[in-house]
Amino acid sequence: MSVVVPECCDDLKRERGRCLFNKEELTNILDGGPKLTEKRRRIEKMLINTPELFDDVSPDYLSHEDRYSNELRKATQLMTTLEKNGFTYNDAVTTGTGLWLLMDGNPLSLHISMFLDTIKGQSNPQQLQEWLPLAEKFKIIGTYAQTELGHGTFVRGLETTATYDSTTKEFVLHSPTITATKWWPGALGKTSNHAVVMAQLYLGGKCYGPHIFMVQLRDLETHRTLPGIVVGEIGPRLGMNSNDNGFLQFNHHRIPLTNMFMKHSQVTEDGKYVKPLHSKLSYGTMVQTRVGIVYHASRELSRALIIAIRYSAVRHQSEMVPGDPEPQILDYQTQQYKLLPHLASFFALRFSARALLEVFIGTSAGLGSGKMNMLPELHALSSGLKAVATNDAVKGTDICRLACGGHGYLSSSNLPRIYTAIAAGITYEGENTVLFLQVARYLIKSFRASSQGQTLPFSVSYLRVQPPSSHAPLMSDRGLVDALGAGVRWMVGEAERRLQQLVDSGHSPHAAWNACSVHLVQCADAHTRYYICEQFVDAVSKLGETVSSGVHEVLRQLCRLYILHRVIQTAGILLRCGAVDGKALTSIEEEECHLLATLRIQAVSIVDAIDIKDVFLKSTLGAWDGNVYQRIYEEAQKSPLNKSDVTQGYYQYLRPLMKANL
Ligand SMILES: CCCCCCCCCCCCCCCCCC(=O)SCCNC(=O)CCNC(=O)[C@H](O)C(C)(C)COP(=O)(O)OP(=O)(O)OC[C@H]1O[C@@H](n2cnc3c(N)ncnc32)[C@H](O)[C@@H]1OP(=O)(O)O
Ligand SMILES: Cc1cc2nc3c(=O)[nH]c(=O)nc-3n(C[C@H](O)[C@H](O)[C@H](O)COP(=O)(O)OP(=O)(O)OC[C@H]3O[C@@H](n4cnc5c(N)ncnc54)[C@H](O)[C@@H]3O)c2cc1C
Repeated sequence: MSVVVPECCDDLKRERGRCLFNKEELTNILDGGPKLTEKRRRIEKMLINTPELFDDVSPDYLSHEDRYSNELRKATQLMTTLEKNGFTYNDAVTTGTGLWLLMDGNPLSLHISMFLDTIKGQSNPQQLQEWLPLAEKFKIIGTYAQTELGHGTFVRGLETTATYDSTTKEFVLHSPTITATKWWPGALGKTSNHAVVMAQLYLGGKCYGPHIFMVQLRDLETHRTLPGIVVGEIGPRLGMNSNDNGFLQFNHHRIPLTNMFMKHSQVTEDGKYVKPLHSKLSYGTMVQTRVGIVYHASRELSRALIIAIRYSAVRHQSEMVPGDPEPQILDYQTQQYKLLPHLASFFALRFSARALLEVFIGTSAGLGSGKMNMLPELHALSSGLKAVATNDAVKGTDICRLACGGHGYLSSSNLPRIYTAIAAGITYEGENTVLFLQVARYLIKSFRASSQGQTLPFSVSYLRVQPPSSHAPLMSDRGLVDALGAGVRWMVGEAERRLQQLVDSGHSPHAAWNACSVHLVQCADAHTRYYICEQFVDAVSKLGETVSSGVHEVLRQLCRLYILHRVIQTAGILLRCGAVDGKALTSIEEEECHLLATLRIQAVSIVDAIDIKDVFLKSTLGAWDGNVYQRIYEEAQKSPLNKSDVTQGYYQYLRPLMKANL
């Protein structure tokens, strides 16, 4: 397949003609620099030149088994293509390109993410030396098997046991109940021959909590399930049905002592336990994946936005002024209001994902030298950002679908597949409400620490009991972000007051926590969004000195829109705590509408700058040339029902019904 940039339709030509900024420069910023843009494009070119990676037939038309096989075929082809051309799977993941070819549920995605990350992050040197080369070269293929039928969220409640037998120096893995069955892990059903398994460690009759074990599930030659193991696929799901999410049961299955991951905690041959430096270090793979998901969610949102914004520039509907030609639907203010705040969100998430990655890298480096102090901050930030990013990506993607009217409901728009894939992100890797409650715990703890005069870590330092008063004018970006911060401080203070009041009136702290949890989740959400606003403002102001004025202006407008939108969403809180008044809110609302009209002018160019090629968008509505109707029509011709004029169903059912004497 060659990269031919088709001539675009007149509507899009006109839109692109209005571009006042350097698109390439914006692309570079989004990629993280010109070198990364260049690298991404090299990977893309290589993938585009591998026709086997592209579907001839939509997975919707394949049987469940063929769908899985086809995706497995593409996944393995992708890995070998990358390898042959000197790239790693990680290059395809971090640029998004590889995943977009396989977003119906890539059966190797858990191997290249959580399985490998666990080996890298949880192994001692011997284990690393043994397992990493095998996994990197796909000699063993694995997944991350933690969730069970009975427990996903509550990791401490998992029921699978790993009991040490010091006579044979083995662990005995067992699923004592039906609810102990591992359930959900991606690629567990049929693809993986290994899994990293989270199980309760038992030594001398005492439980030491969840620990991670490397377990071989299938024979490496025959791929048959090993004795003592039952494994299979869990059946169709809302989306990603080309994956083989699976179940797994152990019947007193034995593995060597050396198969417990021993970087952080150890079991000696005589069955003694050596504690880790921090009790949650075994949750490290989850934290790392949450960091990756923030990027992933922003990328999926951007695909939906490109589709919906290009389509909105091509689609004409109704009369704005009686008798005038039908306008582009993007000219309707309501359409701009649906799409452009989400476009701003995409940029905000992209900058925040980058900031989070830096925190992750810094914390990981610290862990290497035994420094655990950044771990709570990383846990709170990664939990909050994972939750906000997936919530917003899911909401934004669905709004993009709705903004495309009926055609957004077509599979060929690709919006349903993007939506169902990212919708799982709200649940997997920590259900979002649960993650917000973890953030809230950190906020309350920090707020209380501050009342006792302790210094707070950077992401929560604005919560200190006596913050310096903001000198920025309210209507400046900084002034509004400070107002949002004041709102969060007020919310957290209020939550703390309510918790204390309940405890003082005789409730247990846990009952009080539950009675305040709706408000606590709101605190966590507001805190994370405040952090995102800060990252966005910081990034734009830092870029200010280095980028051209056109690009800076677009970024400034997007950042402003994000902040204004956030202030309006939080109006109730900001009024209650006196951070803004009604007059200010009225002018903020007016400014937002004005900004929508300004950003509309270059909206197509902005999404062009995200630079996702048609083969990765996979959408009849969002292609570069805007040739929407022809593409929709051509896709419909591929329906198997159109292979014959009269279907079997007619002879089998309709005709007998018509002939029956009813
Ligand atoms: C850039 C490249 C990236 C590439 C990657 C990928 C790219 C994207 C590709 C997309 C594909 C992604 C595929 C993912 C598929 C899904 C896989 C899964 O769902 S797998 C399954 C995913 N499953 C889940 O995510 C399960 C979710 N559940 C959990 O994680 C835990 O049960 C829990 C955190 C909710 C509670 O844990 P529990 O043990 O009950 O703890 P308590 O509540 O009692 O709190 C006690 C203290 O511990 C503290 N603390 C807690 N955690 C941490 C931490 N990590 N650290 C530090 N501290 C932590 C807590 O703050 C508290 O501190 P304090 O206040 O006392 O000071
Ligand atoms: C597509 C997909 C892929 C997955 N892949 C994997 C995988 O590869 N490996 C793996 O191990 N797992 C995987 N999972 C499982 C996933 O991690 C869990 O589903 C997730 O952690 C949520 O747990 P749960 O299903 O037990 O939900 P539950 O915890 O039962 O959630 C149900 C409801 O209860 C609420 N709730 C639960 N606890 C609390 C609380 N403490 N306070 C307030 N409300 C609460 C939640 O907010 C939610 O509304 C996958 C899931 C999906 C959907």
